[in-house]
Amino acid sequence: MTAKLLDGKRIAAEIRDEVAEQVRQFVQAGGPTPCLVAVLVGEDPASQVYVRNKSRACEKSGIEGRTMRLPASTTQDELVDVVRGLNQDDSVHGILVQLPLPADGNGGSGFDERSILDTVDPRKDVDAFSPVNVGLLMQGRPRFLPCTPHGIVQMLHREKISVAGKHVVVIGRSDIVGKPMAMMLAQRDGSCGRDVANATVTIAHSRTANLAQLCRGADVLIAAVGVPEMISGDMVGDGAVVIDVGINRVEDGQGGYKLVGDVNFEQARGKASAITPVPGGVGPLTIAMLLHNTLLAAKGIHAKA
Ligand SMILES: NC(=O)C1=CN([C@@H]2O[C@H](COP(=O)(O)OP(=O)(O)OC[C@H]3O[C@@H](n4cnc5c(N)ncnc54)[C@H](OP(=O)(O)O)[C@@H]3O)[C@@H](O)[C@H]2O)C=CC1
Ligand SMILES: Nc1nc(=O)c2c([nH]1)NC[C@@H]1CN(c3ccc(C(=O)N[C@@H](CCC(=O)O)C(=O)O)cc3)C=[N+]21
Repeated sequence: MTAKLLDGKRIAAEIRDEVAEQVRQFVQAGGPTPCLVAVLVGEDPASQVYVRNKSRACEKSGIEGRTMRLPASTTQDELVDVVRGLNQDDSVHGILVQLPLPADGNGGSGFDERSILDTVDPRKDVDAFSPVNVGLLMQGRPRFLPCTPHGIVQMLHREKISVAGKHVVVIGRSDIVGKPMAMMLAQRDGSCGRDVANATVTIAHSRTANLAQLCRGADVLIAAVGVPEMISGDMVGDGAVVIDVGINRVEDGQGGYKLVGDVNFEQARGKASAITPVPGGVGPLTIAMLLHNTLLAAKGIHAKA
């Protein structure tokens, strides 16, 4: 079998167009232009790419995208003050603190990431990383959905791939991807109804025994590991749906770099029924859902003002 290619780039463009139309209507009805501020500390090359893609996508959707660049020498207290300032700025609707924060930041001792993320006003928390938004998601009444898992849910929905009653294996248990992904697909009623919910979910991680065997039994395999091409063809069951969240920069053998996922694409596509490429899969969807959340934030704040 050769797998169907799940075109994240195309679906993301579709979602961006929908958001753009909703932004237009919101502004026409007297709402403020939605504004997203990305806080970028230090010079991490991958973070630069991400933030650049984000600001380009904002522009296309009629959202104001600002990037606040701070040096790695910024201190913890300074960064907390920056976030507090954005919380209080009425022209800002969404705040995103780009991760990872530089390990040598805060005068060399590193940042306390958690306390910075905890400072973000939950109403402006378009990443859905704050404890309030994580809690609301756990309880099945989310305000913001985390962008990467939500992008995957949108992709499954729009490709008419039901996970109800199926065995989903999520590899990775990070707060950004793995944990919320597992939770969303296991909900009784998801953001796209009962079809992209009601899965039987297994969460795998670095201490999981017999990972290959577990993966082979998955109807839907979602890899969010950060290890280049670690999911080989023999870890994919016949006809499985494979979602590759990994974004890994590896040497291309010609002195440059290329992006690869956590899945060995060439091997897996021979076994799967559908598969996401890297690049052009989950990444663009993450950004589309960030725009969606920024509009939601602007609507929420505007309605309460
Ligand atoms: N496409 C997109 O939009 C996005 C892509 N990403 C990408 O997704 C990947 C994962 O990101 P993130 O969740 O933040 O990563 P983290 O490093 O926070 O989490 C990785 C998870 O994978 C597990 N893991 C690591 N090695 C293995 C292994 N050999 N076998 C099984 N499990 C393993 C870890 O286990 P343990 O908990 O035991 O350490 C951990 O739970 C990265 O490549 C990242 O760049 C991330 C965000 C968005
Ligand atoms: N506060 C915060 N929120 C995040 O959502 C967040 C973060 N920090 N830190 C890093 C991860 C990673 N992430 C990506 C999103 C899009 C692409 C993306 O657009 N990828 C393109 C390729 C980009 C390229 O060409 O390099 C693609 O896959 O086609 C990649 C990675 C968001 N993250």
